[in-house]
Amino acid sequence: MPVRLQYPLAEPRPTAIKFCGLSRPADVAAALDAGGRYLGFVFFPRSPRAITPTVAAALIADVPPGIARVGLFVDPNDATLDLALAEAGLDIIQLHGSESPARVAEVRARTGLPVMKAVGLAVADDLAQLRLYGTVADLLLVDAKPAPGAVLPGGNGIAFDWRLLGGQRLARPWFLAGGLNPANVAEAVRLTGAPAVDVSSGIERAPGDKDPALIAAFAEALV
Ligand SMILES: O=C(O)c1ccccc1NCC(=O)[C@H](O)[C@H](O)COP(=O)(O)O
Repeated sequence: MPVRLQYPLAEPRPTAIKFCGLSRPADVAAALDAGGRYLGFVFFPRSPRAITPTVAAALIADVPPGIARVGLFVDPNDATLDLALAEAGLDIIQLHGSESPARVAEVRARTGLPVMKAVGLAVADDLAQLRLYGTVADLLLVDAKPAPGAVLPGGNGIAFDWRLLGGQRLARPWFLAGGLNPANVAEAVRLTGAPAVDVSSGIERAPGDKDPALIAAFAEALV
C-alpha cells in the first residue's frame, strides 16, 4: 500500500520545485521565498553539500507546514537513517545510490516515510529501471547517469537527453533532475512534461555555495 503523499506536485505552481543541497539558513530562506515546495538536505559525507543531522535539524526548525523536507542518502545503512530521522524531522527519504528495489521497500517499511528513488538515464534501455523502481518507490527522481568514475552519484550538473522521456507514462509522481538551471528548465519541462523539477548545481556559484539570485531566477523561469 503506497504511503499517502501530503505534498501534491502541482500546487501552488504548475511545476513543483525541489531545491536540493541546501546547507545554510540563507539557502532555505531563498528556496522558500522562491516558492520551493520540497527542500533537499544531503547526508552524504563526500558531498560538498553535506550537512550533519544536527545542522539539518536547525535548518528545518522554522520550515512551515506543507513544505516537504527531503533527506538525501546514498546507500545508507539503518543506523545512518535512524540517526538522521531521530535528529532532523524529515518527510521524505531520497535514495540516490545503488539501492536495490528490495532495499527501497525495506527503507519504506522500516521508516514509514515515502521514499523517492533516483534513477539515472543515459540511453533508452535505462527506462526499464524506471519501470522497476516504479513498483516499489513512492516517488521517482529521473536524473542523469554520473560519468564513469565520478566522485558523486548525483549533483553533478549533467543533463541527459530529455527526449528519452517523450511519451513515457511513469507509474509514480516524479521529478526531473540533472543539469537544470534557470536558462534550460522551461524547455526541459516542455519537452518532458515533468510535473516537478529538482535542482542543485544550477543554482550555485560553486559546489555547495547556493546563490539566492539563481534560486529566484530558476523559479521565475517556470512561471
Ligand atoms: O548534491 C550532491 O552533492 C549529491 C551527492 C550524492 C548524491 C546525490 C547528490 N545530489 C543529487 C541532487 O542534488 C539532485 O537530486 C540531482 O542529482 C540534480 O543535481 P544537479 O544536476 O546538480 O542539479
